Amino acid sequence: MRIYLSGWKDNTSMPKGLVYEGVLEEPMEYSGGSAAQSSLLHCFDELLGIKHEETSGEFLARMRNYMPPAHKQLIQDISLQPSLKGFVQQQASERLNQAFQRCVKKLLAFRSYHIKVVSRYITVPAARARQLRKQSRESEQEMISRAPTALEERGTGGSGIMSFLKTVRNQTKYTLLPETGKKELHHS
Ligand code: HEM
Repeated sequence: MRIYLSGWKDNTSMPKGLVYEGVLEEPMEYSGGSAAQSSLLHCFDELLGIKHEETSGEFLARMRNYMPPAHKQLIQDISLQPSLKGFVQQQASERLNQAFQRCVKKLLAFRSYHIKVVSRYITVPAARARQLRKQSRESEQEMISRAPTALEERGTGGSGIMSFLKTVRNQTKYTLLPETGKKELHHS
């Protein structure tokens, strides 16, 4: 099961990829399953105008090749529309600014919470497993699962999962509008 999660691209244990016998003689390289292949967050990013940093952006863009073609097309179509953020800023409406800010802040909150989940279920167990392997005798080492460490080391375009997720979260933050602190005036 683990191999389907880690995939056979950027995987040090399968550096050349995998030969699909009877299909092609050349080995193929494909990433494992990832929630980054889900189209929803890509749609939000394009709609809100979140610009990803180069390395994490490349990984996320590559993940679009694992989506149904119509989903990938929809994301592309959204990205080609005029900028929503630009429109919001042109209107100079405090209510509209606040609505845009709320959307970005919700996405930011999701990404921050997700980092905590990944830390709890991958980073912390991986560190614990590494520590146990260091302390144990050779015979016991085999018994200690390598699963969390393998998940932690999986390929996200060359960066570790935590730095990848934090970069993606920070780029989301940079999309927030500058806070004006002004309140909209209501005339009765
Ligand atoms: C125990 C639960 C989870 C773990 C351990 C986990 C782990 C990870 C990891 C390691 C990545 C980095 C990319 C990769 O290696 O594929 C990632 C990315 C991602 N995950 Fe999760 N994840 C969990 C739950 C979720 C849930 C519940 C969602 C959505 C509701 C989600 C959505 C995403 C998205 C959208 C990305 C791409 C990065 C981004 O756009 O922010 N994950 N996840």
